[in-house]
Amino acid sequence: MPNKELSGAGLRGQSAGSTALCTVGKSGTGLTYRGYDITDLANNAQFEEVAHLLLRGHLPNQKELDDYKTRLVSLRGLPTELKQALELIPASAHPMDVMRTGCSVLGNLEQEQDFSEQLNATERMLALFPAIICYWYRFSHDGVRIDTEGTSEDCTGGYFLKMLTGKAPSNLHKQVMHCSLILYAEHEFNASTFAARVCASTLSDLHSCITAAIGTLRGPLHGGANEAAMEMIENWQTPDEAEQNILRMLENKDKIMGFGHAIYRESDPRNALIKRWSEELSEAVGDTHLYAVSERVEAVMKREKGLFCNADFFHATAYHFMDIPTKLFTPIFVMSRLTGWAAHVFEQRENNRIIRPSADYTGPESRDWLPIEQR
Ligand SMILES: CC(=O)SCCNC(=O)CCNC(=O)[C@H](O)C(C)(C)COP(=O)(O)OP(=O)(O)OC[C@H]1O[C@@H](n2cnc3c(N)ncnc32)[C@H](O)[C@@H]1OP(=O)(O)O
Ligand SMILES: O=C([O-])CC(=O)C(=O)O
Repeated sequence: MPNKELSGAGLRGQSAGSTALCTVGKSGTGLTYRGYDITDLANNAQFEEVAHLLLRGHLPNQKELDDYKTRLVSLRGLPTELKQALELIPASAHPMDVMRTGCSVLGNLEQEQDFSEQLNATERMLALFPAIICYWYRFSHDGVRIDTEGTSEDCTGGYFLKMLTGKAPSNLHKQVMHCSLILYAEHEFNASTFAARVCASTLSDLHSCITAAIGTLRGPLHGGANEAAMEMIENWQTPDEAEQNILRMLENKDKIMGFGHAIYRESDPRNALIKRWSEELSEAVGDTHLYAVSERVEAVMKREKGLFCNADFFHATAYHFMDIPTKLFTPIFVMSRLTGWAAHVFEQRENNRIIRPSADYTGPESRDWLPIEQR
């Protein structure tokens, strides 16, 4: 099925540039990163292999992967001034604002002086983003100053879980994190990536591009939907209760978070991949109702509106079953999507023209100037 054809609102259906990084919905439901199918990547790769693919252009061999992980581990030291800045942010702050500020402060301390530094600057962020959110979270919520270099977990997902809980993550949890981070890594000209590219097109610095992207991902119509989905389903104790509430919400014309997509028409290929892990985690934790509630919501949305789960819906329960606080869901998305954002910034810089569309004017015709005392 072809992509949605909609009128111009939201630039839908219009090409806003070209990319060699990713195809979304090219064959209706497909998703590829540099030609590799998302299902192959999510079922077989580690997240760091995909980061290498997106940022360095090819899947690494074993030695390259080992070296890459060693390099990222070596970059996990938080600058003292950044720790001080994070300690000033209250526990009541939104964690996405913490990510945005953390990225921005880093850009002040370690400025990208020249575009030749873009890969190094990105890999520093890749290593530091889990540290930024966990340092702030543990300090503001538990009063603990964590040592972000004190863990031997050599993968991004395991590293995040270890810093968050202080406990070594299980193999199951590490596998889920690899899959999740791979699914979230890249998605063509989505809103946050487009924001990063617009910023890059002015020849701004990398940290500004990523900060713009973080702010754009934060909203519930984009990355914030995984948190919003969790906040919705956790209210319901049974599938029947979920069904009644969804029907009521649809009648009120409410948006159901975690459903629908701007490009895909039939399904989001990432859903089946994360849903499988959500089910396995549900069994592992002895969940009595949340997975069943989610499945019922999925069925009702299909039946009533023909709408399908996007990448965010079953991420909510998958993260919840791993004891990740709901408000940290979208920052995990940031740790991953950084790779896609940065790869797009590199691509924009390679063949740049400032992004500046036109607008259809709908305001008043020209009016006569009135001196202030006559208004
Ligand atoms: C990782 C990601 O960012 S994935 C997206 C995460 N966001 C969400 O899950 C938020 C909920 N979903 C939505 O708001 C939308 O589906 C978006 C923002 C993802 C896409 O928006 P659009 O491209 O404008 O949606 P689309 O054109 O397909 O909408 C068609 C119709 O379905 C309705 N619809 C779409 N999604 C939903 C939903 N989740 N709940 C209820 N109705 C919906 C729209 O209101 C619209 O109805 P209308 O024609 O009566 O106005
Ligand atoms: O492509 C989009 O519009 C939103 C999305 O699914 C993503 O960014 O992963």
